Amino acid sequence: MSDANHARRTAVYLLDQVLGEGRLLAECYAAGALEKLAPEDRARAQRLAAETLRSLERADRVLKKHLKKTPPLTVMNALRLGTVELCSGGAAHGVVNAMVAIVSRHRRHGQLKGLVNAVLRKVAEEGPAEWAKLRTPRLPNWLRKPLVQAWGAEAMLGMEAAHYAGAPLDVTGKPDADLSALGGVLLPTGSVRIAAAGQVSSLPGFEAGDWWVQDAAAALPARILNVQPGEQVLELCAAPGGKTMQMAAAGAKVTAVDISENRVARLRENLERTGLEAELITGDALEQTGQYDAVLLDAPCSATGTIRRHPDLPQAKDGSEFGGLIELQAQMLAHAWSLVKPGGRLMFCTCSLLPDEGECQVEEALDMFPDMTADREALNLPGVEPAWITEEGGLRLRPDYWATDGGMDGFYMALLRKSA
Ligand SMILES: C[S@@+](CC[C@H](N)C(=O)[O-])C[C@H]1O[C@@H](n2cnc3c(N)ncnc32)[C@H](O)[C@@H]1O
Repeated sequence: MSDANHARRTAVYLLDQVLGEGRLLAECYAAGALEKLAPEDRARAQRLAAETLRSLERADRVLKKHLKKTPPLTVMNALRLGTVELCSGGAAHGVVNAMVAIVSRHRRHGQLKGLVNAVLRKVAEEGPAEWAKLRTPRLPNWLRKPLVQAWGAEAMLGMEAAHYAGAPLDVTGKPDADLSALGGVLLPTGSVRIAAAGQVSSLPGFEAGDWWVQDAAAALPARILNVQPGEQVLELCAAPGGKTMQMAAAGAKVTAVDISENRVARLRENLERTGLEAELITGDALEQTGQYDAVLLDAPCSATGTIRRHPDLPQAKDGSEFGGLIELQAQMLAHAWSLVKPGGRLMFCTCSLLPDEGECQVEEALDMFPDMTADREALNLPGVEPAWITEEGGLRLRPDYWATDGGMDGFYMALLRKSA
């Protein structure tokens, strides 16, 4: 049976994990955080946690004047969640009572229920009018600084607006599938965009495997690589398989590698649902051998291009992983290049907004490998602005692009050709 307070309690737990332990929401879900909830409460807990993280700066501003000192984290998170609900149209009585009930059950901080009651009552009175006047939430400085340096202050504000707006649902269809029953909009790059999708698995064509969820930006690397029927293709870092399915659907013989057993299991499920075929390898990209017509490397990265859909990321992380990731990407790019046949091609991509994980990697690879050239022509696709093509010959996508049509994830990609 659905229980809104169970969903709220879980949302507070999720906020404690992200803001207190530095864990990503996906890690909490994989560890079973939603297991005891009814399906509709799962979706509700996820939505409440995501909305609160997206609006954290606003919630803290509204709460600041009602708090003499910051309460313990879990109480603060209950206040934040209550504030977000109250300021986005939640009924005062229901929200305040729910948050008081949640805090009163807490073993150590139950006595703070009076504070929660008093503060949220004030927020219910004054918060909603204040909310709309507050600025769009900004990224934390550890991430904002390098991004302002890379793209400028104005672009940063556009990206923050896109992060706050969240993402629509984009799907990629099999080449012969009729997706009209989805009621979405066909984007110029070929993806179908659905504004208010609801539960993905109940959408028409999901069970039949006619399509899969994939952001419009994430669908471009495989479109640009443009594999042909019968080509031998290697995908490194492939799970959960959006790009594998695109290439298998195009008729290529795809070998897909990923180091994570759980994620390979998801890739297998995705292939089964869509009836597509690929050879799957659970293993390290750096240990693969062979020679392929085409290689696609979707390297592990900061994932800073996906903040629209993962508002936990800037709050859980602090940038300390950047150095290791940048080094790993360089190693992977060099290794992937050794697996490309003479005359073949490599698609290098990352879902990052940091040039160190995109433009700089390709610039360095072009310097290092005399037989490598970046194919600019291949980037001329409908829906892709010529201004998005970079100096070294890659494609830079940002969440503030297509601003009035629902945006796109941040991504970088380059098609690298090997001389014959
Ligand atoms: C950006 S995700 C890949 C998304 C995927 N290409 C898609 O389109 O659905 C990066 C992946 O790299 C994998 N990974 C990380 N280190 C790896 C390694 N050393 N070898 C192979 N895969 C690795 C992760 O498990 C993760 O699934």
